[in-house]
Amino acid sequence: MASMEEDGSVEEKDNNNKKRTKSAIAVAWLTFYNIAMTAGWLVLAMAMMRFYIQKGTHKGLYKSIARTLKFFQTVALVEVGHCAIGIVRTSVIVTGVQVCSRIFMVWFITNSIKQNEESVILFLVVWTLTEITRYSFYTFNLLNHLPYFIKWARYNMFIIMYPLGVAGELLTIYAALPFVRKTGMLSMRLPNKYNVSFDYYYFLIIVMLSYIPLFPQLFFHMLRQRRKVLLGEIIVEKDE
Ligand SMILES: CCCCCCCCCCCCC[C@@H](O)CC(=O)SCCNC(=O)CCNC(=O)[C@H](O)C(C)(C)COP(=O)(O)OP(=O)(O)OC[C@H]1O[C@@H](n2cnc3c(N)ncnc32)[C@H](O)[C@@H]1OP(=O)(O)O
Repeated sequence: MASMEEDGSVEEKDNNNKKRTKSAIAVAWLTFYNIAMTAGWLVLAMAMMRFYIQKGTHKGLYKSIARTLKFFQTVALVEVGHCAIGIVRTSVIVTGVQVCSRIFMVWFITNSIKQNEESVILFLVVWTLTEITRYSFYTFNLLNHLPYFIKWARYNMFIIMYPLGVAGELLTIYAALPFVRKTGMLSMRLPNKYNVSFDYYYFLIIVMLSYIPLFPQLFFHMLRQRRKVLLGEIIVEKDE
């Protein structure tokens, strides 16, 4: 998009004007969206800290913040739309996998376990720290006032946070397996009037296995972003 505007032929003037107007709206929307999401995850962080300080235990913590978490994590589906309409330069697939796996965790997995598992707290804390950093990075970046420590945190924290988050998620799905098998929840056994069979237990095992090919793609995507943003000068030298 930027390079087309730089080329700026006379014939494309009208189109470029339209693009500028559209991108001003896009920037306004993204700024609003990122501020709202930063605030949302900060609220979650404060609610978690308050709970822990008051009760002195993580038991009951997830239940106390579940609705807020579901709300903000589900709203993140909008980000797939951002990529699809091209207002952010990110892959729809990469964003889709990231967002959908989280939505799956909060809507389907955490209902199938005792939410007092330590692994739930692990992914919860990791997601919260990551999202506060990520959304504040986007916000300050859009406002052209990005403090270096936020940029640094955005492109370094994931090296630790991604594996920790994935560990928390996988351990939580694993913890859900016995309950899912015992109750047969969300499963359909034959015979039934639809003549369809679905075993949620095996579906969860497939989901766990799907982390093996999918997670490295997200992780390496972030490593590439890190090289581009933190070591940007190397990429410029290559292009030249
Ligand atoms: C139905 C069942 C499905 C089950 C599937 C199971 C398989 C799942 C395997 C995957 C496991 C994932 C586990 C995960 O949940 C664990 C964790 O998250 S743990 C915590 C650590 N996590 C992270 O650090 C998250 C890292 N990921 C991300 O940041 C993003 O989600 C990702 C899409 C992966 C990468 O982001 P992006 O490509 O956007 O990179 P950048 O941030 O560098 O941005 C690129 C450019 O886009 C602009 N941008 C993007 N979003 C915005 C926005 N909201 N506002 C403004 N601008 C935005 C950004 O500025 C960059 O622009 P430019 O290049 O111009 O500078």
